[in-house]
Amino acid sequence: MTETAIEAAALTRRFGRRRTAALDGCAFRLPAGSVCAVVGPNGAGKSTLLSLAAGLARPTEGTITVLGQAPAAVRERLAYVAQDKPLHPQLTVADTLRLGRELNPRRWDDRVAARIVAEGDLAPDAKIRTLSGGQRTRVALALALGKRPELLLLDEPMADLDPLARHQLMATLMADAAEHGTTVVMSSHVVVELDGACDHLLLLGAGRVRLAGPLDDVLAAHRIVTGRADAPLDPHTVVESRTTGRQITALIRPEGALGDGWQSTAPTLEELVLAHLRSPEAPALHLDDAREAAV
Ligand SMILES: Nc1ncnc2c1ncn2[C@@H]1O[C@H](COP(=O)(O)OP(=O)(O)OP(=O)(O)O)[C@@H](O)[C@H]1O
Repeated sequence: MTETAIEAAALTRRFGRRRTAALDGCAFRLPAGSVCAVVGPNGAGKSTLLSLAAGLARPTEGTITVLGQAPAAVRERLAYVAQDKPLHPQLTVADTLRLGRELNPRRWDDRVAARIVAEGDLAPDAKIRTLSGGQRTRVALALALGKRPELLLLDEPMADLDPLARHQLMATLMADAAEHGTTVVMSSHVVVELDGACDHLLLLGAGRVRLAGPLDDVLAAHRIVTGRADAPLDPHTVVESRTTGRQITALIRPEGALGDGWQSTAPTLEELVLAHLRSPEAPALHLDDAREAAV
């Protein structure tokens, strides 16, 4: 297995006649075996990044390497579940899994695919077109995990699942990934569902990397501080601040010790992400060895 699951340098993807950049000079490195959350506002470039990693689109500029090679060369070793989860509507659930087995004869794991379908009480003879959105998601995930990929790319996989199914499928997914050392890259808008599941964070905004690195390191680089509104926050980097009366509360990246009079707590993942979403101009932070390439 390769040490680095995904490496991007100056990765840019443009669309349309105006050549608008959906991704613009992105650099990051994701170690193999990580479970990476890809977060960011609508239009940030998350789906574009996942489709480039899956080898379904090519960079306009820059490079992306997956499992040490060009994405198209390692398609067999990765699985990608797109946001709209395309499946053959006329096939049954059982036919779909059979097709998965036939298309991946050397890698297919019937046990995990059958388990994911069974946990959703899906009738094997039900046609895909008769399934609900959440049930289709389950079949798409069964196909993806059945392929026994080294890299699993999931674009908002849990969006149409009910909370119980979400919880249960996440648990199955994470246990399976841990057992097999699978690298998982998962985009989501529901940050709480990523908390506790992910150990790496990639936050995109307007096509650029805003935060990248091991989740613990990224969290540890930030503090929520509260103090008097007139107290200076220099030389710390202020990501977001809010003043209420005489008090200020800020998410900062401390540069050295905090002065007297500040109360400070560690942010949760949700607090960290929300502060960055509210402050799109906050400076980027790379803690994933991809710094030079990002400049
Ligand atoms: N095929 C395409 N043609 C033209 N523009 C595109 C295409 N795909 C994406 N874009 C544009 O690229 C930008 C990033 O889109 P992308 O789907 O990657 O964002 P996202 O972060 O996944 O958004 P969301 O959270 O809404 O799913 C958007 O401005 C979008 O309009």
